[in-house]
Amino acid sequence: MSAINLALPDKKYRVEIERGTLQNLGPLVKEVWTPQKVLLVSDTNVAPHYSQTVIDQLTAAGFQVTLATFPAGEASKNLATVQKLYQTLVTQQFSRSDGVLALGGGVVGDLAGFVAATYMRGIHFIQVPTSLLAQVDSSVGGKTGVDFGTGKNLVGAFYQPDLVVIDPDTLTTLSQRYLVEGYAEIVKMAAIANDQTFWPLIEKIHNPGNIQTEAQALIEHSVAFKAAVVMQDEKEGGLRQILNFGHTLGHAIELKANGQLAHGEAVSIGMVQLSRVFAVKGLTPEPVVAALTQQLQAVGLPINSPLIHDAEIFEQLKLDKKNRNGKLNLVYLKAFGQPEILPVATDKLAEFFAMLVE
Ligand SMILES: NC(=O)c1ccc[n+]([C@@H]2O[C@H](COP(=O)([O-])OP(=O)(O)OC[C@H]3O[C@@H](n4cnc5c(N)ncnc54)[C@H](O)[C@@H]3O)[C@@H](O)[C@H]2O)c1
Ligand SMILES: O=C(O)C(=O)C[C@@H](O)[C@H](O)[C@H](O)COP(=O)(O)O
Ligand SMILES: [Zn+2]
Repeated sequence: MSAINLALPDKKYRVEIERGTLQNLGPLVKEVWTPQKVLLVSDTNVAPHYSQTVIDQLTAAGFQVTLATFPAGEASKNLATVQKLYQTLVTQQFSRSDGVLALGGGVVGDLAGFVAATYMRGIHFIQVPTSLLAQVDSSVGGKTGVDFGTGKNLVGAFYQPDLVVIDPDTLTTLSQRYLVEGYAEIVKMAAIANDQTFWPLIEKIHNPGNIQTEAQALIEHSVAFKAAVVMQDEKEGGLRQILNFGHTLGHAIELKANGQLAHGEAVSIGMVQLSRVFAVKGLTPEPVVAALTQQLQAVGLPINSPLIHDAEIFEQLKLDKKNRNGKLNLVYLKAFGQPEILPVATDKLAEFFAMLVE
């Protein structure tokens, strides 16, 4: 078992990582919440596996639980779903002493977190992530939100949870595609982390089966690293932008793929294609690009897509949240463990990435 603590200017919370800990959820939640109403938010894939355990645990601990599920997938991550959840909260007369508990992947966590952040200007919130991506990345750090129009996570709020409970045993029901997708975010963190022990862990992964067997260590390393970054820069004023490595192109490709690419798959393509451009410019060493590519391909992650050649992608980049004063901050690797930021004028982006569309 391990616990990682986040101490932020306005909030402290714990991330519990332990196999089987879902069976002990009631007492864990009771440590941070007094018995109250809980809106348990999940999706149509996750709820059939785990919602009954969560309901039983919370009910035994004295909570009054209402389950709300929505269709699984990124297509649900929008204001229409948010509105349905607000309606449930209103109908059930939830107050500021009540809470929302997210049980699912990154879509459930981002969406339920946004509902908790905005209903009555903020009610209690707990994350119980069940996908690898959510366990290593999205459940920690307080980024919540939904997609809007043509933008990824365009509407959202920084809203930290009261507790994060990670049970790696839930990964046994996750499909291989989503296990591998979540691993892309782990590779991202290992590539940017100034931690001599992280990349060697990645080098032990040669196939998707290895991800499952090394899950506990991969989750612990990722959460510890992400927590450290978030504690230094909660609202992404500077340092936290490094967690967006690969996302500038990744988000644009993910949107263009219209549901055909999972977030982590798009980030994998984004990391490699951006690094190729930076290698040509002499800013990222070729061996770094080669090693990154090899580790991602080893588990079957995509590293390229015909969508990258679509010139419209540069329009999408203008909606990136790392855009400041007409310049887009691009995160690249000077070396493993040495992420750097290069601001590029948004009207020069097509020129900057010209080799991709050729
Ligand atoms: N807030 C953040 O910091 C942050 C970080 C990274 C990604 N994200 C967001 O997270 C989302 C991607 O997350 P994701 O990959 O978890 O997507 P997801 O929530 O859609 O989950 C992937 C699939 O796995 C299913 N699933 C999840 N857990 C399962 C389990 N234990 N057993 C069986 N099926 C299970 C889901 O129903 C879904 O079909 C994107 O919207 C992305 O933008 C947010
Ligand atoms: O926590 C962060 O900060 C991240 O950037 C983590 C990313 O993996 C994640 O996909 C995040 O939601 C992207 O943020 P956005 O601000 O570009 O929407
Ligand atoms: Zn991401």
